[in-house]
Order: sequence, then structure tokens, then C-alpha cells
Amino acid sequence: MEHTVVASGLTLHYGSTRALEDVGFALRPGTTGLLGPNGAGKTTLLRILATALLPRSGDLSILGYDPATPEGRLAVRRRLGFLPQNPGYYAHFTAFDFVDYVAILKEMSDRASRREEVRRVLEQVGLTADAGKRLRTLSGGMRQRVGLAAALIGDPPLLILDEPTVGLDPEQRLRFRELLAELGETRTVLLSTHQTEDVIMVCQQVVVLHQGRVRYDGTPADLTRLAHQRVWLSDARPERMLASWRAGDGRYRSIGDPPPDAELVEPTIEDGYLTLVEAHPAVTSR
Ligand SMILES: Nc1ncnc2c1ncn2[C@@H]1O[C@H](COP(=O)(O)OP(=O)(O)OP(=O)(O)O)[C@@H](O)[C@H]1O
Repeated sequence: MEHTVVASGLTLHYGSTRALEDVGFALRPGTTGLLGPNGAGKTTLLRILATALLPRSGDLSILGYDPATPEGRLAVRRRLGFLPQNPGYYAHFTAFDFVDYVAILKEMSDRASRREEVRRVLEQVGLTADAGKRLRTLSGGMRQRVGLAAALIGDPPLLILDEPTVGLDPEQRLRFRELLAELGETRTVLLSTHQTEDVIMVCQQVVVLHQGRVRYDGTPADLTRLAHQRVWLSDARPERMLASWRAGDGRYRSIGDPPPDAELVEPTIEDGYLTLVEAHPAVTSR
């Protein structure tokens, strides 16, 4: 299948902070997870893809358009759904009015067809019965769905979601993941998350960003495999490892080069992720 997003050499610095350094990847229709520790550059990258920021250098093609040009940016914006980390909801708006407002910003001027579209997206995220409720009375999970409904206006072929599952309880997270998986069946979805479970459950591709660089780009299963035969249990904390923590049963679970005769266990995707991130410890001055 053809690539919908192709990025190469993306670089962006905020003063002396190198938020992105030579970032490249390609996306196809389906769902891709963007993982990385705090400050890795995820939000910066998503904002560049959403045309809210211009990179200092690098090439980007989104749905065949070049967002470095004003015409390209406009074309991308018309075909993009973006759920930012802090969408800035208007607490006194109802869910319907908020999504309708976003539809107006998206240039839908015909009132009847716009309201029909608003009803369609609210239905898609399961909010039809709550459309008349004010945003301040909704739970965090419902508000997150309102944000997603707004991003779905116009049925965009590309959806960019910045930490959409943050602050949701396990039940809400499950429902939200189900919705994301469904959306990825017919479009390109890129979501940043701190939840490796999100990636396992909904993503076909995962990109790991760390210190502004792409450390991994592949399938979730291959990310898990990076920790194959590198995770072990022990009663005492080992001396040489990449990461080690004490589990609820009092035993240590460690990642790294296991000692001879170590009690090896099957890795999880989190182990694979930690193998990458812990191999490049945080640097204070770059
Ligand atoms: N407007 C800004 N001005 C200066 N530095 C910034 C700005 N925005 C982000 N940064 C810095 O750039 C780096 C990347 O930030 P970014 O928000 O992209 O990371 P992130 O991976 O989204 O982090 P988190 O998971 O905490 O949201 C960080 O070091 C951050 O402090």
C-alpha cells in the first residue's frame, strides 16, 4: 500500500534544545504508535505533521502535499484531523456546540449539512445521547471523545492524536482503543502515547523517539523481540543490568545482559521499549 506520510531529515531546535534531530519515517494507512519518554520530541513532531510548526530543515510529504508551501499547508489542513494534547475546551459549550464550532472553523458554511456532519461524528464516537451536555459536566473520557469527534469532522484520511488515552480509566481506555482500531481500518492514524498497551492493542507500526531521534521503527512484535533472552528474574538486584525493578512478589525483574543460569522470562513490549531507551541514558547537556 502506498505511503501517506513520508518524512526525512526533520530537525527542529528550540534555542539550544534539540527537540528533533534528523527524524525520518513513513506511514501507510493503519495505526502507528509514537512512543517515547517525556521530552523525547513527540508533541513537536506531531505539531509539525499537523502543520502547526515548521521544521528548521527536512522534507515532508503528507497525502502528496508539501506543508513547507502555503498551498501545501492549506491542502493538508483540509484533509487532517488533529487532537492536540490540550485542546482548550470551552467549558460552557455543549458537546454539540463545540464540535459545530470546530466544523465552522473547518470551513463548513452550509448550516444544514454541517449539523448533519456534527451528528454523524458524535454518533461515531458514541456521544449522541450526551450531545446536549455542557463540556464541564462530562468526564475526562467523554471530553476526550468530544475532541476526537471534532478531529473526525469531514472524515479526514489522516488523524493525528497527541496522547488521546491519557487520564482515561481502564474501562474508558478499552473503549477508546476499540474506536481507534476501527478508525485505523480506513485511514492513517498516528497517535503518541506513554501506554505500551495502546501500541500492542491497536497499532500495526510503532516508532520510538528518544532525545529527538528515531530509535526504532517497525512492528510492535519486533519491538518486543528486542528484549528476547534479555529479561530475567532474581531474588537480589543484579549488579550489571540496563534496568531493574522490584515486582509485587518481592523479586527483581531485570533487563540487560543476563548472568549465566539466569531465570529468563518472556519479554513484554515494555521490556523491548526499555531496552532501547535505557541503552541511551538521559544526557543533561547536549
Ligand atoms: N516551545 C518550546 N520552547 C522551548 N523548548 C521546548 C518547547 N516545546 C518543547 N520544548 C522542549 O523540546 C523537547 C521536546 O518536547 P516535546 O514536548 O516535543 O516532547 P514530548 O515527547 O511530547 O514530551 P511529553 O511526553 O512530556 O509530552 C523537550 O526538551 C522540551 O522541553
